[in-house]
Amino acid sequence: METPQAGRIARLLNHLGPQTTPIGGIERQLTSAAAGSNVKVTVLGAAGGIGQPLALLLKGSPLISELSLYDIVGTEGVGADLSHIDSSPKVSSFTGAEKLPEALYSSNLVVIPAGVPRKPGMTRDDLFNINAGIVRDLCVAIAKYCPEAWVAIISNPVNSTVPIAAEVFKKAGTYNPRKLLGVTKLDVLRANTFVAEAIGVPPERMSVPVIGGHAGVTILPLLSQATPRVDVSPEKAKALTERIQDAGTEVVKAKAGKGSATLSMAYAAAKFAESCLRAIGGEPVVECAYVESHLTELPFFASCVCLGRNGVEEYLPLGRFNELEAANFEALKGELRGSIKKGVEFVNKA
Ligand SMILES: NC(=O)c1ccc[n+]([C@@H]2O[C@H](COP(=O)([O-])OP(=O)(O)OC[C@H]3O[C@@H](n4cnc5c(N)ncnc54)[C@H](O)[C@@H]3O)[C@@H](O)[C@H]2O)c1
Ligand SMILES: O=C(O)C[C@H](O)C(=O)O
Repeated sequence: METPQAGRIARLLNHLGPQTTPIGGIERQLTSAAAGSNVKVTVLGAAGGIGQPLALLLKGSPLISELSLYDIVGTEGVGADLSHIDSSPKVSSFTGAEKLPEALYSSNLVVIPAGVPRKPGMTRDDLFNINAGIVRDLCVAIAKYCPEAWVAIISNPVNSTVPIAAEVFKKAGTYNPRKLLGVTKLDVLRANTFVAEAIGVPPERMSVPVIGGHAGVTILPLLSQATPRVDVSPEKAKALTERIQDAGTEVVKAKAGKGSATLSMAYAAAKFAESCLRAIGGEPVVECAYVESHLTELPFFASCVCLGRNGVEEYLPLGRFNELEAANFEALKGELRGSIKKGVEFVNKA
């Protein structure tokens, strides 16, 4: 028999993945507690491959009153272009470090796709040397100019950049673990897409939880907990899991030196931002995200969480793993622990 708690979790999980309101097209029909209120969203790295289409999607959101765009180069052109679109968010553009305080001031949500992307042959960790410093410096400014903001980190390696942000905020005395979120939504979209194709259902109906982290084997899709039910052979489940884990590399290879996923990432980030804004408006929303967590022995872990007005309000249980998932869970721990440690040490080095 279904317990009340299990029933509640099942209902919450039904909101995961494509079931959240699509961005674009029908956004004008949205009603939400946050709609029309004073909500400032800031994108750091707004002139980049992800930043531009993300800003475009956010410009269509009725949940935003001010869309603040920041980059170290080229932000004004992006902002001028977007500002001609007949939707409510007011666009402001800021270029260069001296404009960062103004860009951030009184933001409710800061989304960070700033940093370099992979080229073929690289791992996400190969980006650490450049992106760690970028994320650290941006978070120092966030702690100063919008300490209450929710912060959603896209910049890779996410497994390390989120712990970096946490350490910066701890040092500044502004850390709120409930409002610091690593964006792993693209892994969920990929899992939904690939699994739906394999079992022959529309991707819009598919909902696959993805836990762990955001790099290779640390990405752990839970096919056994998907809805609708995924009834495939263990070999097929293994192949699907590996495709989801390697999906970022699939795009990096296809782009052949011209970067990594940008359009699908922008779509994922816009949907994730919308969930954050709905939650800020008082509507509970379930998302998978990489957060500080006590669900496992790892201090940061991606899992399904329920977002509410105060950030992460509930960590949904990981549920029962099948044999493949249990083995993959054990296999991810070493790499994820190492990536977290690397991020923490980077901020605390003398
Ligand atoms: N979390 C995910 O699922 C996911 C998915 C795709 C890409 N990514 C990561 O997102 C990041 C960005 O990817 P992209 O394709 O948009 O790269 P990009 O090079 O096209 O854009 C990055 C932007 O960041 C800007 N930038 C650099 N330093 C900055 C700073 N100090 N302050 C503000 N802006 C700064 C650049 O000027 C550029 O406009 C990469 O690290 C990539 O690996 C993550
Ligand atoms: O693969 C990358 O380097 C970018 C991103 O993390 C992705 O998953 O697409």
